[in-house]
Amino acid sequence: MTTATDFAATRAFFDLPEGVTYLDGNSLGPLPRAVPERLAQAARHDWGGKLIGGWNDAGWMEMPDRLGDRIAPLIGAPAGSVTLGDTLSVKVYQALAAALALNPDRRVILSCAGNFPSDLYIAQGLARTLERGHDLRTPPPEEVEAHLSEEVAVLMLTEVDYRTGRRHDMARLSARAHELGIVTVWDLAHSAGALPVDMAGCGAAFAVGCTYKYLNSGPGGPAFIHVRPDLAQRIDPALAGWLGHEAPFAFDPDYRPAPAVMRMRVGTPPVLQMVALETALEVWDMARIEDVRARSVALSQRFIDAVEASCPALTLASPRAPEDRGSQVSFRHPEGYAIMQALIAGGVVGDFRAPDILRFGITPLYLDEADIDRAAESLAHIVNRGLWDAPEFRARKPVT
Ligand SMILES: Cc1ncc(COP(=O)(O)O)c(C=O)c1O
Ligand SMILES: Nc1c(O)cccc1C(=O)C[C@H](N)C(=O)O
Repeated sequence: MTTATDFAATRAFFDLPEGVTYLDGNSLGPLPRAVPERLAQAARHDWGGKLIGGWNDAGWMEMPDRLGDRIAPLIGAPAGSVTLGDTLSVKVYQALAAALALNPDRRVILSCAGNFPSDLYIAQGLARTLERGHDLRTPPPEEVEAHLSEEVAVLMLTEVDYRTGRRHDMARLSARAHELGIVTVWDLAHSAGALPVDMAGCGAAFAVGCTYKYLNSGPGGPAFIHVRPDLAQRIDPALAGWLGHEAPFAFDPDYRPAPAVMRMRVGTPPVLQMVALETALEVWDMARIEDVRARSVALSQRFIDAVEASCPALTLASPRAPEDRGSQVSFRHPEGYAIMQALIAGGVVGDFRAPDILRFGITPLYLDEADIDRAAESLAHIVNRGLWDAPEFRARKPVT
């Protein structure tokens, strides 16, 4: 581990297409250079050569917990408290189901209106299937604290809002929730690898997150789940799969949970995706999350200043104070979709979230001042000259 991060070295770790300025790492991180070769090696040598023996001889079975231990320091969690697998939506389900079971006499799930749809749908679905009268409350983000009460069973929030980049005060909300006997679940999809997180310090019961954004595992990379160590043995998993069993290869017809967080494993780990993730996590051998955060704040400020100075038609949608933001900057414009398509056509890649949000992920591992300046200049050029107003930029694509 270096003491100060060499951002030229971290940038060289990634293989970004020539001529592209990539500000969408908050949705899908770019390809680490070593991944194709490592995937080819894992496929040819381990899968092709060892066949079924790979489970024993290539360490496939231990991957979820081994990689959990690599992610744990990035979220301030102790070793042995994080495992991986499945999608984030599934991990949200597991965490919320377990959290509700820890508070069986209360009926309110408190989240917020800005939470990601999957998290809210999972809560709605669980409330329906449990049939115990759970009520999901989704106040505006600023009003969450006022809704904490002894009625609330679980506080389930995404630390950083996927649209605006607004950041909840995780330490404060967790502390207040715990005083009231509320179990806490944090979705760190837009935090892990983007900013320091202190799971141990805030004492939250559960955290979940994805690895394909700021942890660069590639499309469909596995999600992670953290359970506070003193709670883990009390969890009776809602998705009790064979690989969360104490002795999977005993093929016992009755479920007995594996120790600690390993019980949150469900089924077969996605080995090749985990090879990509393991390779991508090597960037953290040369990067400190505190340095990444400091540079993200500086680059974000540079971007906000440049866009506000040159592009008055855009309105900042993200909080102005750096401590209230994650690692993305969002602006509003009623024609945001077409503007973003025009920007992408010119080689600056961000994304759009309905109804009017242009999102820009600020990812210092592979972005520098020149990228930020180019993005701001290109945006001003397109908006100020109305270059977005063309049929090819207005036409909607299926995934945006
Ligand atoms: C905050 C948040 N939660 C949940 C999800 C759902 O993740 P997945 O599609 O991997 O299940 C996403 C992204 O898609 C997200 O941004
Ligand atoms: N997971 C995604 C996908 O499979 C396709 C397109 C986008 C995504 C995303 O991750 C969306 C993302 N969570 C967001 O913040 O909007």
